[in-house]
Amino acid sequence: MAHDQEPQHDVRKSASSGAGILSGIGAEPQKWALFLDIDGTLVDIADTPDEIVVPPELPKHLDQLSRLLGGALALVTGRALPYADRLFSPHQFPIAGLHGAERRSAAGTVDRVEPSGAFEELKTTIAGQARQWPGILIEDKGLAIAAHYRQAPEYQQAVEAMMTHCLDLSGPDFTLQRGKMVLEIRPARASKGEALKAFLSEPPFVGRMPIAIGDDVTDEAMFRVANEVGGHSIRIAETAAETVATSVLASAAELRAILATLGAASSQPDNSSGKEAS
Ligand SMILES: O=P(O)(O)OC[C@H]1O[C@H](O[C@H]2O[C@H](CO)[C@@H](O)[C@H](O)[C@H]2O)[C@H](O)[C@@H](O)[C@@H]1O
Repeated sequence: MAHDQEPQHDVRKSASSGAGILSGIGAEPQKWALFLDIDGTLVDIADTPDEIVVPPELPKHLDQLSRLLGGALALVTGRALPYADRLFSPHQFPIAGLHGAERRSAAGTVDRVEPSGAFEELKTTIAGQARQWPGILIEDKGLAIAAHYRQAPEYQQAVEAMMTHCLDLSGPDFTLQRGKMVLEIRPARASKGEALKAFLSEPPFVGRMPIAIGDDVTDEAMFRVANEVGGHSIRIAETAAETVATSVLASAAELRAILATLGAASSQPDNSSGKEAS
């Protein structure tokens, strides 16, 4: 079956709990690689992109977990790399940003698509158009641009028409990415699934089973890849959600609690799993 034909189902009705899968990491940390989305997965959704709150202990817990996994923990996000890095400072993790359009490997090598001058002009057009709709927030992410309508949902259709028109102007190298009350134009050749594949081909991820965790449409691409290679996919879903993910967690808060427990257990001095970590 082709990946894009993998049937979706309502995760709240037919998926198992992701808690059991994650609790298995502690017993065999050398077996797993963890791929984590940020917005709606590690941190709660906020009214605007800059209003998210990173719980103070979260960066430390991610670092502990990364060590337990021998470094096989990556962030896979729609955010730009520098923004995402700031969220978890002082720790830095392997990361794919802009839905896979830029990626920093565990070795620190960064790959990214270079923006064209034409795209810079298009972003100016989008920002100008958006000014006519109070509450529509434009997020310029370099190689991608997002139009958020969370503050003004009444303009959703108008924003969608404008972004669709601008996508036509941007040519075949770009695509429209839907998300939670947001429409983005981003490089077409990127996806979170491709990013996950690239990580899995390199140390320290190579040979490990992926566990991909996300909450949104953009995460479906990495769920498909995780499922295809025999790993696990966990959708964060408080309500019904059509997905290919095989497991579910109810909220970002539930995930954070599990990660905190795993991280704390791995940092205990008498934990043999923790001793394997780098
Ligand atoms: O792939 P992710 O890490 O989940 O990033 C997806 C997008 O997240 C951000 O937008 C979303 O979260 C905002 C803060 O909670 C919220 O206000 C907005 O409505 C959501 O769409 C981010 O701003 C985007 O750039 C990311 O692509």
